Amino acid sequence: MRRPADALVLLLAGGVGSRLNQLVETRAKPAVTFGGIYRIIDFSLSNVMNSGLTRVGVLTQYKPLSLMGHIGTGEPWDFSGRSRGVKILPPRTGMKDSDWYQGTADAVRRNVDFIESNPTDEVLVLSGDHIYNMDFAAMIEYHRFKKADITVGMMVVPESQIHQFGAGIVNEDNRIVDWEEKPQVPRTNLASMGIYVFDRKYLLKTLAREKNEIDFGMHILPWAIENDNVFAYPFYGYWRDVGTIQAYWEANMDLLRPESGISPERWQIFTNVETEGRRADRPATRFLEHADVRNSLISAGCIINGTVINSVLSPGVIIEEGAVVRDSILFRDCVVKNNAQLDLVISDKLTRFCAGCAVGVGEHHDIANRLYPKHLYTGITLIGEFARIPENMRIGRNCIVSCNATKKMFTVPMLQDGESI
Ligand SMILES: Nc1ncnc2c1ncn2[C@@H]1O[C@H](COP(=O)(O)OP(=O)(O)O[C@H]2O[C@H](CO)[C@@H](O)[C@H](O)[C@H]2O)[C@@H](O)[C@H]1O
Repeated sequence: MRRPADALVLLLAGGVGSRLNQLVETRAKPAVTFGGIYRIIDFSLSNVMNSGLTRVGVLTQYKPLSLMGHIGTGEPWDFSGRSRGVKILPPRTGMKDSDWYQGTADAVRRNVDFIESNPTDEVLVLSGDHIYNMDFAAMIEYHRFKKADITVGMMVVPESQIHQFGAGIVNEDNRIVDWEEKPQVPRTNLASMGIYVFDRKYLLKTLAREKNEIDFGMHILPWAIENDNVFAYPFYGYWRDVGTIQAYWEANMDLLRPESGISPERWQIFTNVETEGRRADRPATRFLEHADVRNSLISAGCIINGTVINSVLSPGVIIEEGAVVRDSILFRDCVVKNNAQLDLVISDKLTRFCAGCAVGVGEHHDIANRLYPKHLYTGITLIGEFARIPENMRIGRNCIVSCNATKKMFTVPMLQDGESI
């Protein structure tokens, strides 16, 4: 019997992910911190490792530096070795700067030589920006059992969310008989997870066919469903595409709710601990006399002397006396000074909340401008890396705070889609 470990994995990690705003200003979405100590891509990489698959190509494009530093040789996921490995595949552009990958299938097409040099029976295509725990070995077995050309990981989502996904209608045998990418009018609540097992020969043949079929969901799948054997692989566990600020915040908060189904403790998620600018390990976290911490995740190297409620803190965060942090996510080395108050805040690394400031409170924005005219209303205030919130400053809900080139702080309200200031 063929082992699932024969399958080659292509991990798509190059999308711009612009809906994460400030969090992807300097890094690709899969490299964004998650759950205090992880990066988003750790979940896909750990699933690959836990499924016994050993050969992975990570397709990069947008701002790959931080991602490349994080993945390194792949050692944390056990990918270094004679017959195993993770390869970062940099973008293969043409002669012109504008010749970037056009979409997911186009990105894979431009790396056909990588597929050809890894002669496996199947190719597993994954996204680097999902939080989930899945056994790909079982999915590959299912794919073989069905003698499928393509098998798509699919799960039931609320009907109100189906417009964000590829939607499939299946028959009693789980064969996909109809498909619509991001339908405006829902006809099914069965959504594609963007996880595909391809018969390798079928994939190569398909990619050779039409150069303007650039996206799996938009072009490759509809054609294949009409002409070939495409099956749905039903998934029933926790899975989240964390492509928006709201989804990202919710998935982090799910870590604080055992009933949510997300469980890094049970899932065995591996990471490359702290790849940015540190040589020594962080010390244990210190809780001082006035610390009051409830239902929160506190990483190593923090010093807490204030109140932290329902929040996720990355390594090295300092919370001083009288400060209150609630429903928030703070990346590494943020400092929250005395009596500062943070409510529903996501803060990138190395920010400083000076004494007495209040962020994410009230209804009003302190300063508004038109730099980001189209963002979803979330109620969450997003703080870009290195920002410094001055003493006693109040910043309302649903703002973006960023630094410009001269490190001056400015804030911009995020708005309902379509709204403008
Ligand atoms: N040029 C490129 N090079 C490398 N990586 C790239 C890339 N373009 C995109 N990616 C990566 O590929 C993944 C999928 O990206 P897309 O944004 O194109 O798909 P989307 O999430 O909208 O829908 C898809 O995923 C959802 C599930 O999230 C499905 O429901 C839907 O059918 C499917 O089209 C992301 O991880 C992204 O970073």
